[in-house]
Amino acid sequence: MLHNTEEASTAGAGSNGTTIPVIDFSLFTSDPSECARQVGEASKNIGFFYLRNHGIPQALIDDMFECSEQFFKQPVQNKSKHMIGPNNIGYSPMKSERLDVEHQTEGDVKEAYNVRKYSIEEDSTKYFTRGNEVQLKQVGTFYKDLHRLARDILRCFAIALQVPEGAGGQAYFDGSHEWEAESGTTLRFLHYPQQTGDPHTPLAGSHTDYGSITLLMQKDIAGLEVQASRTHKDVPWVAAPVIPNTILINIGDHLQMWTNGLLKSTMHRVVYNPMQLHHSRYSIACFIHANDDTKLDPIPTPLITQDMRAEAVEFEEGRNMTAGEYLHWRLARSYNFEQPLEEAK
Ligand SMILES: O=C(O)CCC(=O)C(=O)O
Ligand SMILES: [Fe+2]
Repeated sequence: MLHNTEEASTAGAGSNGTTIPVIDFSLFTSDPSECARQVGEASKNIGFFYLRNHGIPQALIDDMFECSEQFFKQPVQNKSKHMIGPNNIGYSPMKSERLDVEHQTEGDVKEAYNVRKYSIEEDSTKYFTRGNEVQLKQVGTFYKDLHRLARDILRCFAIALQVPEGAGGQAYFDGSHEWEAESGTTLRFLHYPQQTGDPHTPLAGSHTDYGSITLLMQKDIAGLEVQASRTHKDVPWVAAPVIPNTILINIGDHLQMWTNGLLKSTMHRVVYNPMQLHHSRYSIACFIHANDDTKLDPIPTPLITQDMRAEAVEFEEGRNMTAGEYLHWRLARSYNFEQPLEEAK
């Protein structure tokens, strides 16, 4: 076991005192309004929070990391059979994605494999689990557990945002986040290989996530950094360390647009960690997206006003899109699907 963790009390402390809070999610059962208050507060400020007592068995998370390691250690020609395309399913090779489209000339120093909800039984997921039936079943269980957790977290948002009962109350987001519906929701296994690294080159460029919320699990090696403010670009980056037995949650662009910027879709990136001289870094992200046909217009809540629109101005281009169209637009900016991905440099 590698040791590169920090105590929860100091997690992500930036030089300006900004911290990423750790929230005990057992509160969701014992005191939902207090849980919603803490989730809402974190999301209005840094846009990131850790959850402990989240209900996903650690043994299952460990097994998923094991499955991921076994996949990525294969030769590249084996991994490339199910290449990613505009459907966002399958293998994305080293340097094929540029998350910071404006500043990166080279692609991210990472490889990834994406599983989509409706592909759990499909070839691409079977390929990821290399014919291992137990792991195939586990991916399905893991994915559904994460989706269920995400819906509980979204209930906290609806409570914190005071969505009126007539509009759905705490269940407001349930209908737009159905397991069965077509959506961009994606389970992504990431690998940042062992390397000498350049401390100035991000391994994943600065970006915001495209969906509603992201659930992130990091293994052993830290590297994620978050920018505490969307409006002040010169604020320092804050480290998001690995805290055992927690899942890190962040707000994505949907929630920022739905709330006219009240909730923050925070910029983040992955930087080189010297531990990567000797070890690979692995993470697993579950990107929760609204059903494809969901509008990204402000939601009904007394806390959101028209004059808050300026806060969300960076996403003005996405304003009149549905969730499905927005994902398509963001992916087309980050990948060059015109160029065969095997040749991506
Ligand atoms: O690997 C990580 O820790 C974060 C990755 C990330 O932010 C992303 O893939 O959107
Ligand atoms: Fe991200």
